[in-house]
Amino acid sequence: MENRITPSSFLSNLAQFYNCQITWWGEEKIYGTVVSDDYSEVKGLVPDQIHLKRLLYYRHPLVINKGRHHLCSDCIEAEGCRCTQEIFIPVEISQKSAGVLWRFLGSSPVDTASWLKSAIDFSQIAAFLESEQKEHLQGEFFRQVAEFFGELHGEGVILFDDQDKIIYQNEKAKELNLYQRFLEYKETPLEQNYGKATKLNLVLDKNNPLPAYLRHYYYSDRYLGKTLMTHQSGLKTKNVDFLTPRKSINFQNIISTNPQMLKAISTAHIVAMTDSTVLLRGESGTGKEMFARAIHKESLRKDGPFIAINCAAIPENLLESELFGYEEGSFTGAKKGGKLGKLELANNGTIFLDEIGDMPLALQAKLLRVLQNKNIERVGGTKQIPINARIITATHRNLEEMIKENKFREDLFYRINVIPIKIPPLKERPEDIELLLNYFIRKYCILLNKNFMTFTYEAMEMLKSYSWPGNVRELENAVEYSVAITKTDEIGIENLSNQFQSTMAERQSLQIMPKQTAHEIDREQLRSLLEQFGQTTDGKREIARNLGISLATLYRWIKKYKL
Ligand SMILES: Nc1ncnc2c1ncn2[C@@H]1O[C@H](COP(=O)(O)OP(=O)(O)OP(=O)(O)O)[C@@H](O)[C@H]1O
Repeated sequence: MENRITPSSFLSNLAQFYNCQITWWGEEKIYGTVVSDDYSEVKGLVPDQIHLKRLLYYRHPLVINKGRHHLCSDCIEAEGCRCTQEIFIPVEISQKSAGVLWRFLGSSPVDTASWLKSAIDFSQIAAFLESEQKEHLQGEFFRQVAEFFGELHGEGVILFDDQDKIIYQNEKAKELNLYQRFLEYKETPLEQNYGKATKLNLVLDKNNPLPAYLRHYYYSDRYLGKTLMTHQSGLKTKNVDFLTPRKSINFQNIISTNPQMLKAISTAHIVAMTDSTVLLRGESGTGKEMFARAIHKESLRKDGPFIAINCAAIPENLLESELFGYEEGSFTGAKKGGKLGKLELANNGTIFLDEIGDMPLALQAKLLRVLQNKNIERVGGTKQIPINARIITATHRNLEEMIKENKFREDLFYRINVIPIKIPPLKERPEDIELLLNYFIRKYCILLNKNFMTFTYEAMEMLKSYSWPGNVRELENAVEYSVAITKTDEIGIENLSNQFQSTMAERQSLQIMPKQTAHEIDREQLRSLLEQFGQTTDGKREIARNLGISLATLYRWIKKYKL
């Protein structure tokens, strides 16, 4: 389609805007490298494909400071390397590598953090466009970019089409009366300027200037429209959580590649549209509440309330009135006018009963009646109040065992267990650990306004071999802690929280550190490894990784053994 903007055309605009080099890669080959006009430092430096492949192994953004990153110690190109810092942001489409944003830096100082944050998020937009909106038209594309950009930087944004008609303006632009100020602008003629932005000194009021940038967009040579964006904050990135936009959870926020998890997500997705009662089962911290929220968000009740109540966290004597509400004067201390219960509050929405296994037996009977009759009676009341709430329950307990011990009502179990969904603990889905670590590192670098960080190889290995009894919650907390206390771009073992330090001590005492096994390898073993993994750089890298040694050491051994 002629007027479709591809991610790569968009990225070339981005390269101009952020004054950098961007490399676009797909299907194992480099499609193109775009370099902004002013970016002279490393102009023409085409990334080496072996290097690219090696970086792509990480599947997450990396900031590599020359000589300080562990990748440099392995790098066969290290000696002739021309950059002081390299920023690498892979873009994945349907979990396949599709491209990278790649920035080499020479010696000039730049605001890496804000560049990175913007670039990462733009790359997500590009990926989104490619994957979901094959026939994306210019208006919608620009609208999304502008909305995103405005939110990212807290600036006013207006989009014009190729006929200079406004197709979108954000709230901030309206607030600043930006369009009017633009119409009043007379200083210099506004020529279409390929790639570069024109700076305009608009006037907010008598004493206040309103700097803004006007940028024209093209696809091939076709003029598509322009954006006008204020520049009040100097393009500092706002501290917003991009990962959970508008604070609502949907299924995309549940990160996993584990087949069982994907099955659970797909079941939840399918049943979301029905009104069936769902029972979520899984250990604490596995994401049961996230599932409940996502089901609500995808259901026809999404505009109604989502009310959560944790049956284990509320004292037994209060739980009943919390759930069912009470009438005025029903007990000492009852509020004047009575109080609505959570079930009533959830009317036309969803109620999430967390830790249902901890509900006292008497209340279980009362809840069963709600499920059967679809109405409630407040504490101290006599009236039957009709309730229209979807019920989602969750527990980490073995309800079948509890039934045998007469601690849970069998009839209630059958009522709530209409759609059971099991969420596996993290130790049963080791492939998710690295994925989640990278997801949360990005989240917390943004939230804590830090430069982008990565884990060192050793730290990553340690985190991957940990059993995570507290599941994703524990992992998220661990990442937050490490990001908060780390002052460099890399999180090493010394920056992990205490539980990992003790794991490390145990390992050392057991002498199973991978580096120690590495010394035991002889010529014959190395030869058979080379046969197994192959003589390619990737094969050797894999061997080095398995042995816990650097690639450089492996090359030394190969030389020494004359292999
Ligand atoms: N797959 C996931 N992807 C992203 N974040 C997750 C995932 N699973 C859990 N989390 C995060 O982990 C934390 C705990 O999740 P949640 O509260 O949903 O777990 P839970 O099973 O309901 O725990 P509990 O039973 O202790 O209430 C939350 O901060 C949530 O955002």
